[in-house]
Amino acid sequence: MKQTSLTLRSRMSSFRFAAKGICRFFHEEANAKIHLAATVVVIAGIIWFRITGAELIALVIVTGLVWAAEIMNTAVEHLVDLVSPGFHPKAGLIKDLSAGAVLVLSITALITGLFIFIPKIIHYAV
Ligand SMILES: Nc1ncnc2c1ncn2[C@@H]1O[C@H](COP(=O)(O)OP(=O)(O)OP(=O)(O)O)[C@@H](O)[C@H]1O
Repeated sequence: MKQTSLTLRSRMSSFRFAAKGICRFFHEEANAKIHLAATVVVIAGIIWFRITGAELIALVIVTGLVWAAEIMNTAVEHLVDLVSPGFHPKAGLIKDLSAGAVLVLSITALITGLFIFIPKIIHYAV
């Protein structure tokens, strides 16, 4: 059985590998730019409307979940391409299910954002 190493050096290596994965994600995924733009808008809204407390926590959680889901979806796409380079209906289904999970979380994040920001925008505008 593989021994797990808990040295500081090995933990730092794990963080480096994870950071490398995130860098690859930014380089090759067009969706990363869309998520980045959406995140910048959310951060601007948080600062502008001075959002704190439970609303801030909700926005941080849904934003993080969308990022994590999109990175995991990219991993699934790579895994499918590795094990099934040719056309296979199951390969397509797995990719579509994975993309569906991202869509569900993105819609959840959008609805959360609308619930938080719309009343503040209306209050600010009138
Ligand atoms: N090996 C395959 N066999 C069958 N269908 C596939 C296969 N690879 C992809 N597909 C189908 O083509 C669609 C697009 O696949 P692709 O790998 O380009 O994903 P994508 O959603 O366009 O990726 P991205 O999020 O990077 O734009 C998939 O959702 C799936 O329905």
